[in-house]
Amino acid sequence: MDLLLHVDDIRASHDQRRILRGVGFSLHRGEILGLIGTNGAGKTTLMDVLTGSHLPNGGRMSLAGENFNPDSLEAAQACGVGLIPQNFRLDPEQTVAKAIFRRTFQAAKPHPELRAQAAKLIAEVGVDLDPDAKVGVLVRAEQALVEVLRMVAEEAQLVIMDEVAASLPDHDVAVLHKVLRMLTGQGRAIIYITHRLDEVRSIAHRIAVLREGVVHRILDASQCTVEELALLLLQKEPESSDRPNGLLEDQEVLRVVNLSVAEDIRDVTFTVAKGEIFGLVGTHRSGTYALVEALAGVRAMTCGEIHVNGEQVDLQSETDARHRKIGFLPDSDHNFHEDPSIAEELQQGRNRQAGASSVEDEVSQLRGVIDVVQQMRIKTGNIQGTMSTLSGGDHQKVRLARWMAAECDILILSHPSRGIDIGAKEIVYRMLRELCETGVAIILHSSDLSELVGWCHRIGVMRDGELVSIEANANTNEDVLVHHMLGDKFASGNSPARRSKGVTDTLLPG
Ligand SMILES: Nc1ncnc2c1ncn2[C@@H]1O[C@H](COP(=O)(O)OP(=O)(O)OP(=O)(O)O)[C@@H](O)[C@H]1O
Repeated sequence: MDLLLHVDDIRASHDQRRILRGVGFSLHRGEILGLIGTNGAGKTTLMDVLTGSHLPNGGRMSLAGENFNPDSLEAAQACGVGLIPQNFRLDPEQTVAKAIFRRTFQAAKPHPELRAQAAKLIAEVGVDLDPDAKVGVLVRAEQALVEVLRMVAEEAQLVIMDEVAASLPDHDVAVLHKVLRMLTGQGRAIIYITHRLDEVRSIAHRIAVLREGVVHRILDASQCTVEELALLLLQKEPESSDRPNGLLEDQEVLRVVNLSVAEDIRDVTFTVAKGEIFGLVGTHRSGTYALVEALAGVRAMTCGEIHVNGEQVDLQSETDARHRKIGFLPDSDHNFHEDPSIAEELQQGRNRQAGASSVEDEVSQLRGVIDVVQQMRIKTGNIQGTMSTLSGGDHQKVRLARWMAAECDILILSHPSRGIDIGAKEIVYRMLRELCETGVAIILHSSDLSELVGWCHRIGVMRDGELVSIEANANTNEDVLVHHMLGDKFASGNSPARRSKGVTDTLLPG
């Protein structure tokens, strides 16, 4: 194969902490290299070096046989290296056409011309996107496709994808993979970062394991197992935990009766018991997120009733929900401009409940912060450092830990394990179980079916705005959930989810 990128002995630091200690690997045209590593291992830092956003302390890189030392994203882009970051930086007001061609030399062209070019590109790649749609109304999977099309528009030879599939349901991942295979068929190369070990096996040709600042191993994806990858990452066998079955108590904490929210959900009725983990799943626009937002006071309900601990409540705002001891971890934070310290963020949940009134309180709260940082293996040299100094996964752990400490009766978590590594997932699950044992009711909104089946006592499935089934853990599995999510489409055998199983199981790249 034709060598595209060669990386040798790359070293890089953040705040004098050595993160990369001599990374080396190479990549060929038409190849997908999976990159895995625990949270804070340095994957994003390495990609920042490759895209000119972080200058290395040493080492050499060559691209297509030439020395490659980008010092900005633009410089990397000019050499044909493009990045799709963990959090897409999309302007919600832009149209799909504009978003695809942004920052390319074509961006200044009149809109009708851009629109026509975008429509052509969308048809060539074979995805379902409206060039006139505003990016803000697209679901995450569609936004991911916009970003991939941007790479084609930029004529990137090397595409770096940093956890783009995190929290995407399996059928969307299959569509994304199909597009990526098309790109590599055109001779482009891809570096693909993910924490999903089954996914990396199905999409990559080779898998590089980043550990302790170096590429510890590079494996042939078709020759390794998920267990082998997990062992390389964790340096121990993953813990096996029992699926939850019976509840310790059957005392009802939440009762939702005939709840409707605008056009998004209709007549939803269910209860959640003390100490229960209640899962919620559905395809895009099935109404799951509207439901959790209504329960968290973020969205107004249009009719129906919500009862908390036997009392009917009127949740007009998040403050009302907090007052009723309902906590909510949303999909993403909206306060982009704030960058609190790690300690402040972790203390926030506690302060709202208890208030730190004395020096002793403050000391014990700081001790609590250190305990959480150690327990969740958050990699930081300084708990007074800002949240932006954390890796993506460690950032998510802090957001989650803050709510776990917030002394809620009902905790609503949307995609809590997004971006966190498999070792941290085990820890999170253990912590959720401990919370349940203290009587907290948890609503877990997720698109990860194996996580739902592994963690939840019962799982509510939504389709087209309705709650179509509530499955007890003992009676369900991933196929049953997909069946309820898709309804008739599943029965026809034409469902993307069914196809995705075929795609991911059989189309290992050769
Ligand atoms: N801006 C920054 N300032 C200081 N330290 C940073 C900064 N960005 C990252 N770090 C540190 O560098 C280390 C590596 O972070 P990086 O984001 O590269 O990890 P990662 O492997 O991508 O992790 P994840 O899987 O969680 O996304 C982390 O310990 C992080 O705290």
